[in-house]
Amino acid sequence: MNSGDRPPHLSLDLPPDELVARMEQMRSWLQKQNELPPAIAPPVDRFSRIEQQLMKNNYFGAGEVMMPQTYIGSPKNSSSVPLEELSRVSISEMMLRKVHKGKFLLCRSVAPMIRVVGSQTVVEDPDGAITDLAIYNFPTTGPGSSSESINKLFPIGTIMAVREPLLKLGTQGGDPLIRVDSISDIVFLDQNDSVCFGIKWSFPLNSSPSPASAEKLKIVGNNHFARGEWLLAVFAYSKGLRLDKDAYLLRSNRAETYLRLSYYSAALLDAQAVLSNDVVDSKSRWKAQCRAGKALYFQGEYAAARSMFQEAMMFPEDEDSKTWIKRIDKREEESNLGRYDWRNIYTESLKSPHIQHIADFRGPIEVKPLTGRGGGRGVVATADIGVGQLLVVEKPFGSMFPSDLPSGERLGSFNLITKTVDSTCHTVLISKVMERLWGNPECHSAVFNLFAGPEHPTPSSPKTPSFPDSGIQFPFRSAVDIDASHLEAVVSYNAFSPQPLVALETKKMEKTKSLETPSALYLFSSLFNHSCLPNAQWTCFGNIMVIRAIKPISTGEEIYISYSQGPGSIEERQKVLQKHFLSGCSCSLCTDDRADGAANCQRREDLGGKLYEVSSIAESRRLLRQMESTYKSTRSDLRPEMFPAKHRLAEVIRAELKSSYSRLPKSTLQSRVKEAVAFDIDALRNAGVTIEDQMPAANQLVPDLDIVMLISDYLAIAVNFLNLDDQVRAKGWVKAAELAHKTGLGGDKTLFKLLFGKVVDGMGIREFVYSVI
Ligand SMILES: C[S@@+](CC[C@H](N)C(=O)[O-])C[C@H]1O[C@@H](n2cnc3c(N)ncnc32)[C@H](O)[C@@H]1O
Repeated sequence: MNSGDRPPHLSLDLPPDELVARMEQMRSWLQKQNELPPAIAPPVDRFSRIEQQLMKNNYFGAGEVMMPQTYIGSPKNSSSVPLEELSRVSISEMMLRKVHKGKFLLCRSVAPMIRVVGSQTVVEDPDGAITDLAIYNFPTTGPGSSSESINKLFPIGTIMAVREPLLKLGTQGGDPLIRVDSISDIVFLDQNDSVCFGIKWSFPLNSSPSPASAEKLKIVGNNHFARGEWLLAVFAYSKGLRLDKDAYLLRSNRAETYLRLSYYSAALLDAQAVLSNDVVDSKSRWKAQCRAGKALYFQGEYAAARSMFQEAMMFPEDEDSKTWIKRIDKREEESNLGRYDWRNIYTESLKSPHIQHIADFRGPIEVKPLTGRGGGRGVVATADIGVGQLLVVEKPFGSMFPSDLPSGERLGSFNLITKTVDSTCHTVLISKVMERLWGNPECHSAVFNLFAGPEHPTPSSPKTPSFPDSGIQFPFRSAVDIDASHLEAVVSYNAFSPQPLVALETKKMEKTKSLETPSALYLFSSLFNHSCLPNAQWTCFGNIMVIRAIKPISTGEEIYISYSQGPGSIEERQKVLQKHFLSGCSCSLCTDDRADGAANCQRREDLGGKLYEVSSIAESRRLLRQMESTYKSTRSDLRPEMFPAKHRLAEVIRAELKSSYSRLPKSTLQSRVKEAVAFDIDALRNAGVTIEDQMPAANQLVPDLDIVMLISDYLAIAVNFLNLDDQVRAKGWVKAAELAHKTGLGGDKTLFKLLFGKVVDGMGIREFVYSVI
């Protein structure tokens, strides 16, 4: 590689504009590399390369701290041709920068696996030629996995076929390597597979042989299971089933292990296979009955799950089918009636964001083709919808939270599609989604039916694959072809950052903790289009998406959510819109901002950045006036940037009041308190709250603001009015808080107490608040 061939340098500390420019350069550099003609690969010395890998393994094994970098949206190839239709290619025949279409590489690992972002090893072909092999996105090899566990998955001697391999040099040079991004491109083989018939490996290999009976492999599997090594257990049971496909105990154990991995389709298939076997003993039949029931339950097939548990109850050994049936009753109530125990869901979400026991719900809405929308669809109302009405409750297809990452493990992830730096959670989410698809192949069509930008057309007749061979070949080969590049685009265009609902005091603590943001993919909620002034609002209880109407919506009307959650400043909104390739939003807020002119918007943004640099009332007032002057006088009250500005002025007034409290006469004190509260109220007016007589108008609509912050603001204003002996207005603001809670969170009083109990206590207004609501 000469210096002209070098990729542009990307690092996380570059200024934002420079970073975007470099990412664009990187994208074209990678594109150009892709277009270069194939070249002969430099030779690699077998012995020194293996030696080097062993040394690297010791080095990485010692826990060297590093921040690996990765690129989302770089060109990636994935095969969709069945192995049987491909012919074998040898390493010496392979060319650099070439996808070997119509070919597969038969290889086996000859060195330990090392994890960087993907897992890298050295493989040989039957002729004894070697090359590096890097496998990305393989389940259980991501952050938190140890090199020991990865090497148990890929022990030396693992025989694999790589479908339609691409040989390339890394962006930083080094030895040639085959890079596999889609787990469906790897097929695990053993010497008895037809592909290996007649194959002789040129070099002997010192690898430990696999146990040679199903019974022994069951014991290996059970040992892995006992240690919580689910995938290793699955591989051991599967090897046993290869030797004896009727070994139903292995299949039954594998069903349980698949449940632990959330591979529900695979679990169901195994449990059903056990049930259809006539020689199965009663206890195993009961277990299979329960396992099938659990798989169906987690797939949301509640009626079928109920029948499974009802049958399981007939067995003498039955323990907890009754509990499962009760759960099913609850889930059916949730999904049919939209009746949820929000307090309980909130409490569960505080223990772990990954909520297990909850059903999906859809209100009176449907997906319809809509012109002028990227992806061509949107969500519309099928009936008139009232304010606060529940529209969607949805479990994610995949989700990653900062708490799922081992401490200190972070990736520098450059997304070349959105030109943003992605959070580690967002990057790892891609592997999570791939894994979920691997174990639940029938979800392929739903995932790939999501909008993936102009480079990946939305399939018009998506296929619905499943395990074709009673799951005997899985997990050695995937039941579904997963296009890694398409999946990266799906996740980039559709993932949400689900900040879980928490009380104000926790929110304040978390703000100071981590910059890492969660990421999740929702298959239905992804179909909502954006508006900066939406008629629906999304909130997350842990990883559960909840969408409610915040305005009345008529039948046939499109329902929008705000991708940026809250109007925010024009710059904040534009950042989000750019990420979604929305060139110009047509909402009235964006139209008004455009009419103000770019220079005024920029000045407003700059002034807004100085809010916390000033600390005197006079300076704060000046800043406010300057910001006001950037809006056309004809604009409505909706001026989102004035919301933090006026709040800040109120804060400054209060701070000054505190310091001169003892010196001021009562009347001056009162007028200052009144002045501060007037600014707080005006701030809310500018955020979209309709104010009448210094109170939210009766039946006011709740603006699309962080609901916990909004309600806390209302309560704080109520305290101020109490201090001013104005019970009527204080009551008005508590009532408004109650209404906001009903609109945004459903109105459960016990949930209100959990979320705002400490705020209310801290303000000393407990009795007053609970006497009003
Ligand atoms: C998460 S998808 C929303 C669903 C999408 N319309 C579909 O058919 O799958 C996000 C994409 O929808 C399009 N989109 C969202 N809001 C839009 C709007 N207000 N106007 C036009 N296109 C919009 C953009 O192309 C955006 O990248």
